[in-house]
Amino acid sequence: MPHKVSLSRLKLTDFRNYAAVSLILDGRHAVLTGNNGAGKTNLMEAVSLLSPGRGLRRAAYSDITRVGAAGGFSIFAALDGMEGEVEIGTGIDAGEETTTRRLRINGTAAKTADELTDHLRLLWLTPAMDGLFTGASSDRRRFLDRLVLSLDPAHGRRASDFERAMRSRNKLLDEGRFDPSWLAGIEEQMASLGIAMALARQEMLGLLTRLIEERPENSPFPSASLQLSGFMDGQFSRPSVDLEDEYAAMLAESRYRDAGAGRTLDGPHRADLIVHHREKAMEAERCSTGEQKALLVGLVLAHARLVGNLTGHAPILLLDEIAAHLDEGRRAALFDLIDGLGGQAFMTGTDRAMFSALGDRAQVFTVADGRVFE
Ligand SMILES: Nc1ncnc2c1ncn2[C@@H]1O[C@H](COP(=O)(O)OP(=O)(O)OP(=O)(O)O)[C@@H](O)[C@H]1O
Repeated sequence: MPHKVSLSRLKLTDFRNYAAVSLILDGRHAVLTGNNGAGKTNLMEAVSLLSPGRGLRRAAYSDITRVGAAGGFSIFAALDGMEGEVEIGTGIDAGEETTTRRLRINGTAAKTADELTDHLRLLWLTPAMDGLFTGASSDRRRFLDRLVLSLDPAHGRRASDFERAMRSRNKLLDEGRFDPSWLAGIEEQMASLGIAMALARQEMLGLLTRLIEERPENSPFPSASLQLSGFMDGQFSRPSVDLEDEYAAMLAESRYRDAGAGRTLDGPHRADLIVHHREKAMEAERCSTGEQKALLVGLVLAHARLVGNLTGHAPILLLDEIAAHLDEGRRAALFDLIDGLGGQAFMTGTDRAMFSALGDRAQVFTVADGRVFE
């Protein structure tokens, strides 16, 4: 069983609808109940900002600051971590229109947000992800990249460097500057970054697939089969240098076509994650709404198990409205699965009774109008 990392304190100032709120957590799962608009998801969002990136809503930091606040927002959290207690502080200052936030870990300014992954891994599932299988491929790519990032923090840097190189290529082509050596230099960089990205995604799908295939037969959730499509399909068992050469050649050959299209038409930025419902052998997008939700829950829980197995530390899970629309039996089975992962989970719902099957495995909070009480 992986080690547990749990949040022991959470303090928010001028965060969304909270002027000031403080929670003491006892290490069990945390259930947040309350009416619509009470501030349950806002609390989850605050916790999600203890991982690199912009949190579970991908919000602009200026939108997070409480309307009417004089300063910026701040989040303080204490963790019972991998090596004792860790204190994390993050936020922005008054009136800042910024894309970066302050981050202090144990009182010291962090150089990059990636340092957070040394202390905890966070995974989430929110109702906004319900349309994942039927929506835009960019959402599935982002979902997949988050899966990769949670195990390989360098993936984010590779993706942003690739984007930057691709933008320079697009600009040169757009301006009609077909300087072959300049373009070849950029394309070489795109090839090495792009193939590394594709291989990291492929490796993650391989690991997840293996884990899903080993799952116990009595899981109440369907299992997913996962494939990448849209970029160098079926090629990834070849040596990476060959793939890089091939992608660089592909880019060199398609300069005039891409100049006409106004963008680069081949690359890892066009890949898609294709999911099938394994037992029904059906594409996820053609499954019913309930089946799609169950597939997604199964996938996120499998990923959580993988992160725990590979890092030795169970991730903290943020599961927004996870129990809604499930009957009592499936809800109880879901709670057992979550609990069996060995980590701390935050769960929200409007009705406290929905969580009764958790019994004393959870600390239950009521959220109302920007206040939280047990
Ligand atoms: N920057 C902000 N300043 C003040 N209030 C905000 C800010 N951003 C969002 N809110 C408010 O926070 C409230 C709580 O939102 P939240 O999404 O957490 O609700 P919830 O409890 O998850 O509700 P539901 O059950 O409907 O999902 C909303 O009424 C929203 O308008």
